[in-house]
Amino acid sequence: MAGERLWVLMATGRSPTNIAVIKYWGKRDEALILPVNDSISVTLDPDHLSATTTVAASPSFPSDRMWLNGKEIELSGGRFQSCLREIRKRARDVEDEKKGIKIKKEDWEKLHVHIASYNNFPTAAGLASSAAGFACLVFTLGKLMNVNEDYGELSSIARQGSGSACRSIYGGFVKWCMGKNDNGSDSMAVQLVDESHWDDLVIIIAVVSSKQKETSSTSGMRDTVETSPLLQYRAQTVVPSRILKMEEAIKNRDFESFARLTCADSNQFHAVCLDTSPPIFYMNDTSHRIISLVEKWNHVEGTPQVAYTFDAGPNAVLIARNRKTAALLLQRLLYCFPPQDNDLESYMLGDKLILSDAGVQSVADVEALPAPPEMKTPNQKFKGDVSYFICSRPGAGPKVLTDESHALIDSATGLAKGV
Ligand SMILES: Nc1ncnc2c1ncn2[C@@H]1O[C@H](COP(=O)(O)OP(=O)(O)OP(=O)(O)O)[C@@H](O)[C@H]1O
Ligand SMILES: C[C@@](O)(CCOP(=O)(O)OP(=O)(O)O)CC(=O)O
Repeated sequence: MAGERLWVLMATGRSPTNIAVIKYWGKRDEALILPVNDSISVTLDPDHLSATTTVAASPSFPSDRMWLNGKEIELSGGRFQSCLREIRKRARDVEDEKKGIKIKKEDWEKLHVHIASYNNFPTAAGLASSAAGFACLVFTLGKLMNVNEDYGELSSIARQGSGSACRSIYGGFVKWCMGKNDNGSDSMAVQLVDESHWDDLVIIIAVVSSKQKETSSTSGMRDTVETSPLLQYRAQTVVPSRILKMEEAIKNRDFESFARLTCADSNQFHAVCLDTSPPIFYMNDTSHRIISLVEKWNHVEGTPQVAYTFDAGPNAVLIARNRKTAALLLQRLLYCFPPQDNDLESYMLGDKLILSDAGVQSVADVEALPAPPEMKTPNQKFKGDVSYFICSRPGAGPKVLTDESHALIDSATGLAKGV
């Protein structure tokens, strides 16, 4: 290790979140986080939904510590410990000549780390913060410790933080292969296509509630595995054939098949939640209204324009076939769910340009929107039922942020900035 001077070595990374279009729900091994079926997701543009994590190592740190969104959290949990252990095992020599730092492979076992992470979207609200967070942690620790493993191996480590995190190691469309081995060595993610393959797609998320949910995915799926007879059928019969069809649909950019499979799989996942004892209700009336809005529109168009999918919460993730369709979708959403405050700016996050594509620049424009032609009861408006929208698109995988201004840890103190 370096001489007397106490140095702090840091790395900062950013990882996207992902939304499953064929859902992971149910584990066959709780500790290793091995799933009962394969799943497929789309990675979202990190500019809109991502975790940024700085990891720092220093001989002056007496213990491992972590801050999440500016608050110190416990690192003693098994999931954090698994990720730290697996990355430390693979650490290699590091030399930073400019800073005069030399760390030998075997030194990493003795060095403690400080971790600071920030999510640019709500944490634990069903928007897969754990996916972005654990992928980012593993990716960034890997950079700090000069880990040489390929992305498949990193995904397998991120999986031990949170199952869905293994898919956030890649951009574009990603498949998590459940694997067969008891030790989990073949349960990892592979990239199906990168983010440029199907870049017409526009993703609009309706944040119905950004409050923390009642049943976490982890405990919800545990209850489902223990009590739902439907889960067996889903995992063994339905998902395997859907995975093949979904891979084909993605490869061929076949939106019609993609949308039908995505909606069907979301609905079956929520059916399995209802089949759990006691039943789990992740969607609420607003979620159901959004499904109905999309189903009616798709029906009158004769072919799907938009796919919907809901994770373990009431927020809707709507995938439109292209920008023109996304603009029409947004008009419908704003008609039904006008903003509570007279502030359109904070009602549409992410790619705000979609508002001008929809011809909506002000709250007055929202009020002037005509009722969608397919709507039977046109005066049904639900002001305030959607907290805000995020407009995004398929995005790239994790990356290192080299500009030191992005660091969340102060290199002088070794502590999270601003706490
Ligand atoms: N940036 C992050 N870095 C490390 N861990 C994180 C980060 N963000 C979230 N987590 C971990 O994930 C937990 C939240 O996961 P949880 O599954 O409850 O919610 P979610 O991932 O937002 O929703 P869901 O997975 O159901 O879509 C946090 O309590 C924390 O342990
Ligand atoms: C509904 C889902 O979002 C469930 C995600 O569950 P998590 O990955 O959060 O669960 P753990 O592995 O216990 O951490 C579907 C999906 O992302 O595939």
